[in-house]
Amino acid sequence: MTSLDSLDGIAMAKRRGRRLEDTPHTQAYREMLAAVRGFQNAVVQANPSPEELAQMTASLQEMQAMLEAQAVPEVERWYGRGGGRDGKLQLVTPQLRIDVVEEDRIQAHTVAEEFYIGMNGAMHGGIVAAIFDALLGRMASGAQGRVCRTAYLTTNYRAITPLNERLDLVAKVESVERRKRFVSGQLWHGDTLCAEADALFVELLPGHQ
Ligand SMILES: CCCCCCCC(=O)SCCNC(=O)CCNC(=O)[C@H](O)C(C)(C)COP(=O)(O)OP(=O)(O)OC[C@H]1O[C@@H](n2cnc3c(N)ncnc32)[C@H](O)[C@@H]1OP(=O)(O)O
Repeated sequence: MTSLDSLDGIAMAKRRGRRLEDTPHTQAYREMLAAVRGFQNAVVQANPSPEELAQMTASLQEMQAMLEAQAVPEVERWYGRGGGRDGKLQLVTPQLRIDVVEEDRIQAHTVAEEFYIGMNGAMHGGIVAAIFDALLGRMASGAQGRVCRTAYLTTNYRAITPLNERLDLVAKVESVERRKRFVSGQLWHGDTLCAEADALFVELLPGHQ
């Protein structure tokens, strides 16, 4: 099965949403993902020499082949699992650390590394939106782990979001109508409101992808 094949969305989310058990093997996987994050940060900051580039490209191709030889169907993957206070095992956004979880409010923080740069020291706007999607989606799921998809997400950029600094996030449930959860979020750097978002998440029905 590839990521193009799919199961019932609720079944998939219930299986993939489980926290990844802690074993020496999964710990080694976490360490590899942390190394990939470090690598991504180094990649965007360096202009290597032609010799270094050739050497690194060969090493990367070798590592890619090792990973491809171990590929598994989406439902069995460790990538994307988690959802505990340390957030999911993923590379799409900076790691979100969840500080407070209440029924209708979540508080979290993050530090975005150099990889997430847009320009001139500011975080890429798409990453700001992706952070809101992850956080507000978690808010919509609630403690029961409802399986929801984003119907819309509107982000307003109020001030640049800095890299390499602590950013504080808050998400709230504004209202609930049948399967619809309207949620909002804010991203702060100290006393500066950098961005805010509002979104609609719709709970999936059995049979939905
Ligand atoms: C495996 C599952 C993992 C889940 C978590 C992963 C998070 C994600 O991947 S999200 C990815 C980005 N989002 C997507 O790809 C979603 C694509 N869209 C869809 O799948 C569907 O349109 C979906 C699920 C949002 C809604 O479809 P469906 O369940 O058929 O609901 P539908 O009957 O159309 O609408 C339900 C209600 O929501 C409202 N609604 C739906 N979309 C919107 C919208 N964009 N704006 C406003 N209202 C909307 C409808 O008007 C309706 O309201 P009411 O109850 O008042 O009549």
